[in-house]
Amino acid sequence: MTTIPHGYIRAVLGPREEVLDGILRRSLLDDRLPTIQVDDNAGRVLQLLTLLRRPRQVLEIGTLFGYSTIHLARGLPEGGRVTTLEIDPRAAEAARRNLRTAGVEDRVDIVVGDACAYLETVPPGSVGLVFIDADKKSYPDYLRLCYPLLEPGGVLIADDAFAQGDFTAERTEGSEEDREAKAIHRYNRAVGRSTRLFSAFVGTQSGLLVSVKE
Ligand SMILES: C[S@@+](CC[C@H](N)C(=O)[O-])C[C@H]1O[C@@H](n2cnc3c(N)ncnc32)[C@H](O)[C@@H]1O
Repeated sequence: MTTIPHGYIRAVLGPREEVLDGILRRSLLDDRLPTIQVDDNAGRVLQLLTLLRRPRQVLEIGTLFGYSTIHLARGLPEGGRVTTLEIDPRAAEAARRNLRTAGVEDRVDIVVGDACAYLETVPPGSVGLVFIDADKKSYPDYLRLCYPLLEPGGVLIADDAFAQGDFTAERTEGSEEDREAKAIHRYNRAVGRSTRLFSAFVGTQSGLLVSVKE
């Protein structure tokens, strides 16, 4: 598979904004949070899909330090909101600071705790766009819980859809990576089989699987 070099993306679409560069430096170098945020092009795809769908309510599962959240919030229409779910209070605190730095804190609610417990409290049909990017083994659960929350025409996006390039099942049976890859493939197949979702892969670094609810 051909992967597009970051340098080419930047040369064509422009360099990363200074404010985003500062947020990455502070979060990765000073806070030492893990480098598992979406890549810049995936961030652009999230912003683009939000701009196209114009959701009143976005739900994000897995905030980390808020890098993807910033892109989602930037794509919102007037009055739209992002609710983002994060289990790690330290990451949530960094996200709060970063959202402020990016000037989008007034459009975002951060909920600290386990995503599944929160998802069970959300009214059905009330969400215009869902972005799934938390623990991989829970992807099938996130699909089960999020599908009813989406309004008709709502958009469902999952990150890491390429399962770190693991398409061949050449991994140690029963390992952590094995269980994560299996859960992602289970999610991908369930979405792909659904007659109520229309889906396509988007070739970002980790792969997005984007679906629309009919
Ligand atoms: C890949 S990172 C999210 C990256 C972020 N979406 C971005 O691109 O900037 C996954 C995050 O999900 C969080 N997480 C893991 N399990 C969770 C759960 N059960 N509920 C809520 N958040 C969870 C982790 O703490 C981690 O910060």
